[in-house]
Amino acid sequence: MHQPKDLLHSNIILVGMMGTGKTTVGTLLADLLQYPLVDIDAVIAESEGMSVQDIFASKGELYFRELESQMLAKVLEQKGQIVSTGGGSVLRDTNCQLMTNKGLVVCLTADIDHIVQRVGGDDNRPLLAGDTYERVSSIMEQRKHAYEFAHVTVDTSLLNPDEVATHVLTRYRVQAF
Ligand SMILES: Nc1ncnc2c1ncn2[C@@H]1O[C@H](COP(=O)(O)OP(=O)(O)O)[C@@H](O)[C@H]1O
Ligand SMILES: O=C(O)C1=C[C@@H](OP(=O)(O)O)[C@@H](O)[C@H](O)C1
Ligand SMILES: [Mg+2]
Repeated sequence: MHQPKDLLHSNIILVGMMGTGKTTVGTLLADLLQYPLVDIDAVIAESEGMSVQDIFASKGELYFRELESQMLAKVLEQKGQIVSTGGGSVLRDTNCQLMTNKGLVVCLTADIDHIVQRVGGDDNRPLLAGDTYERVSSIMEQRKHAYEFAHVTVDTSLLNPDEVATHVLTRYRVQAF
């Protein structure tokens, strides 16, 4: 599997299903490593002047996916960052190839009950509108192989965010040195 040569000065890129903690853990990792944090959803929302939810509602998913690919490519021109992606960034092979070339790709996972518990009641995820359990289950099934390209996988089900960040950091150091 391809990995950047100078991993130590490269990016840590978090991928994974919605609710696995990419945004939360990204913030903690950025603090621990004193690296800048880039959350692709936040960058998109800022550039469009509206929430991800509103972009989906007013412009559609395809428009969002185009922006997501563009922002990812732009952000990954830089090194030394923690990059939290949105869970659907892996739906395009070109995005996955780019990520594997530009950093250590860490996939966060969690079992369905923990994901539903974490995202239930949060209406900021347009793809989860309706019966949350059914929606998460269906999307997990659709994407069951989509995250396999990651260099490292961390199951967050039984860990708190600090413990997840520590695990990721340990794996990063093992790979980088
Ligand atoms: N390891 C964890 N244990 C418990 N709750 C978590 C954990 N990681 C994240 N959360 C909570 O789950 C919700 C979704 O987390 P978030 O970081 O937005 O996930 P993502 O960016 O992967 O969709 C937030 O309310 C967050 O506080
Ligand atoms: O999995 C997805 O398709 C999506 C995940 C979301 O980000 P999080 O994974 O950070 O929730 C956000 O990009 C959008 O709602 C679509
Ligand atoms: Mg997020």
